Amino acid sequence: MTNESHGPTLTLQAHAKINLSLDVLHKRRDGYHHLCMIMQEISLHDEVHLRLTPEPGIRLTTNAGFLPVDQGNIAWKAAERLARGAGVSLESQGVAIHIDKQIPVAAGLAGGSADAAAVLKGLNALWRLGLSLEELQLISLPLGADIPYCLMGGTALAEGIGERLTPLTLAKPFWVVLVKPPVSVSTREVYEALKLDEIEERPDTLALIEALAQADSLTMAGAMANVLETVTIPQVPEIGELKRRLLALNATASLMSGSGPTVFGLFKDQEKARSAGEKLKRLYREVHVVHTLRRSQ
Ligand SMILES: C[C@@](CO)(OP(=O)(O)O)[C@H](O)COP(=O)(O)OP(=O)(O)OC[C@H]1O[C@@H](n2ccc(N)nc2=O)[C@H](O)[C@@H]1O
Ligand SMILES: Nc1ncnc2c1ncn2[C@@H]1O[C@H](COP(=O)(O)OP(=O)(O)O)[C@@H](O)[C@H]1O
Repeated sequence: MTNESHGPTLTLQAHAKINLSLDVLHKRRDGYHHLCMIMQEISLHDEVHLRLTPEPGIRLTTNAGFLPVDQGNIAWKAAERLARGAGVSLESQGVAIHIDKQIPVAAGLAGGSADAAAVLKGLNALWRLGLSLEELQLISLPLGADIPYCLMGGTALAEGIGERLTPLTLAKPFWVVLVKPPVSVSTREVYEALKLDEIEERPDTLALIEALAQADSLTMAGAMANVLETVTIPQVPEIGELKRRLLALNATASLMSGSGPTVFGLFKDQEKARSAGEKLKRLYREVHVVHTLRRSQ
């Protein structure tokens, strides 16, 4: 899209993710953890507006007043890293980024990573760089372990620290009720507090992959688990209560997403999801009724 008076513009949807499973296999020497997890793109999204400007540098604005609008914003870092990696000078031209934030922040939904992925995709197009998905994923990894997945989307198995990705089949979509309790958790602190030798319940990743492909929701529900709950539930018992509440409201399965604190319930039926969402809205401020998405490219 081109707007003569303001320079070329592009608007992208930056979708959140949930983790249908999350297993931590071991801690690496660099402090990062080797993972095996199933990621699922959902319809909840931020809008990322990009505009090339004659003024030099990166300018970032957002409707979320508490987010950084400088190098502290992961979307800002993504633009700078791509420019440096691709040899685009930000001294003779610039880019304006506006983030319309809808995804709860620091919630285990990868909102920041989704914004960064949208900036990389959008500037790859606006700057006509012609970089492949794999090249963008390589550039993105040092900025955040979830960004390579966010660039890809859909349903995927993520291994390594999140960068080894295999697309998976989700035979039937789900309605997803998200509830973010009003607490903050730091991803780094959750990983640091994890005691690998004390984990009793792990996901059955292979059974889950098969169940997702066969739309076998009974096997699916039994195979799902997130080992990071062993850290967060003792700290925030509300997370465990919310899981039980969602199951009592007819969810097929319920889990904490990522490092939390957001809890989601999967529903086959839209009406049941809506009704559960309405009941939970009486108790929680941040409730979203959304659905799973297939990979778009
Ligand atoms: C837990 C997960 C699950 O999808 O998501 P979120 O809850 O953040 O959405 C991810 O592993 C989070 O990915 P992301 O949030 O991109 O992580 P980064 O910014 O790269 O790292 C934040 C911190 O988490 C820890 N970290 C992250 C990834 C990993 N495989 N091992 C780790 O130990 C490191 O201490 C790091 O300093
Ligand atoms: N564009 C952005 N959107 C959200 N958070 C951001 C962004 N840029 C930087 N951050 C910072 O990154 C941290 C993690 O944010 P987020 O990606 O929403 O959480 P999570 O890693 O739990 O999915 C927050 O503390 C926030 O201040």
